[in-house]
Amino acid sequence: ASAPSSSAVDNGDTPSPVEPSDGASVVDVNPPRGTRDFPPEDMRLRTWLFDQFREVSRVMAFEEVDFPVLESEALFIRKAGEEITQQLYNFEDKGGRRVVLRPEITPSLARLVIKQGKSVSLPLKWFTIGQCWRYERMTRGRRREHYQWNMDIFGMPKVRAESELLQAIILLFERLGITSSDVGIRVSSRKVLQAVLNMYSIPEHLFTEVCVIVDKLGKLTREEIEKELISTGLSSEAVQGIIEVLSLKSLPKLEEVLGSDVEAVADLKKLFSFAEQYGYADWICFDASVVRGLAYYTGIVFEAFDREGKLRAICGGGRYDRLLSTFGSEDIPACGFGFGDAVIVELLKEKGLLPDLSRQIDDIVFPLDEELQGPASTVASSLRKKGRSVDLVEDKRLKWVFKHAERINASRLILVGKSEWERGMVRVKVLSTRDEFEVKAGELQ
Ligand SMILES: OCc1cccc(Br)n1
Repeated sequence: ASAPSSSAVDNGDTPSPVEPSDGASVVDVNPPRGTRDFPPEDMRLRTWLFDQFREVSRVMAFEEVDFPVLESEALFIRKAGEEITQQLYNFEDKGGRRVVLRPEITPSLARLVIKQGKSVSLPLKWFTIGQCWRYERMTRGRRREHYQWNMDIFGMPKVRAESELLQAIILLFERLGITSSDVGIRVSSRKVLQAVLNMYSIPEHLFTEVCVIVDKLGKLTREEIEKELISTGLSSEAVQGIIEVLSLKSLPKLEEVLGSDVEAVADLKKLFSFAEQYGYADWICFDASVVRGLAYYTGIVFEAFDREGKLRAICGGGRYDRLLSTFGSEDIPACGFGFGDAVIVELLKEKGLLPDLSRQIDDIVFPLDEELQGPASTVASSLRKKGRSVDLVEDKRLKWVFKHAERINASRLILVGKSEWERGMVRVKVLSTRDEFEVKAGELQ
């Protein structure tokens, strides 16, 4: 299948408006920088991908919810220095309100759970697919919007929630034809880092900041990470201890270092044992360096990666048991993930897994001359009421109509001609077999 057209990827070029004869300049026909149009071919791919997201959400018994893309800025003001809150697409509206184009969906989910209050029975399992925004200096030419599939469970305190979410992600990959040799999911827990900070009696208030710094492992050099950690006031001994534990990729080793009574170890052992029973153990691996970059994670975190290491994280998520109290509400344990629509398409292209989604139409109805345009309307209307997709074509030469039928993969060509119509008939051409026959117009199926 052909890859989506270039419009799906912002080329960042500044177009030079064409000067037409009357001197007025043509509006810039490109979408705003960092955003994408979805012409039909790209839209078919996006619709197909979102249909896979929805089908997995259905089999996992999640309910669909939705929110405004516009949210109060207050929902995203966090002090931990996360990239996502430093790139808010924020502004003041005409009523003087501070608002944003949301950069993520989880805070909206939390807001709705709080708003629903006692009317929701727990645990609740919600999903949504929505556009998210960031305002990033275009120096890096990166996108400013993407669509994210989010699945979240509220009111399930145990690792069953994480293991359910991992199954959803893996079911999605399998539906797309991706295997565990293409993609892996790194799993850890922020409680690992919590345990290390406790070992060095590092104050609680540094936890979130340290997580955001450590999440840059792999993007910054080890020295840069150490420098940022020291700058928070950590001793070099604590910094070395953190880096050492976070480089662990073996759960038994982690148990040796932290002890088996540490919650992080118990949680992870439970999760990996569930994974065997779900049948997806070969997809996941323990990797202590996974902390994810969002301030509010409190427990198990995970991210999917392409094993060839060519792409950025495909999706990621984790447990966030104390997000609601940051909005002044009683806490409800929660866990969720976000799965963007861009990296996954890059992976499908890499793996030659883009589906063939060419356009398909059931019937073309074509009046052979002008006085038959009325009867052609009757024929098209009756077929559409029977659920057939009908392209009503007129004012074209028959040669063009046959070319068009090929282009849109029409199954049949229904010709409305004068002599046939006078006998109450129409002529049907089955384009795959070249069969041709007359049918009573009223009996056309
Ligand atoms: O995943 C970070 C993110 C958030 C909003 C928009 C885009 Br593009 N990327």
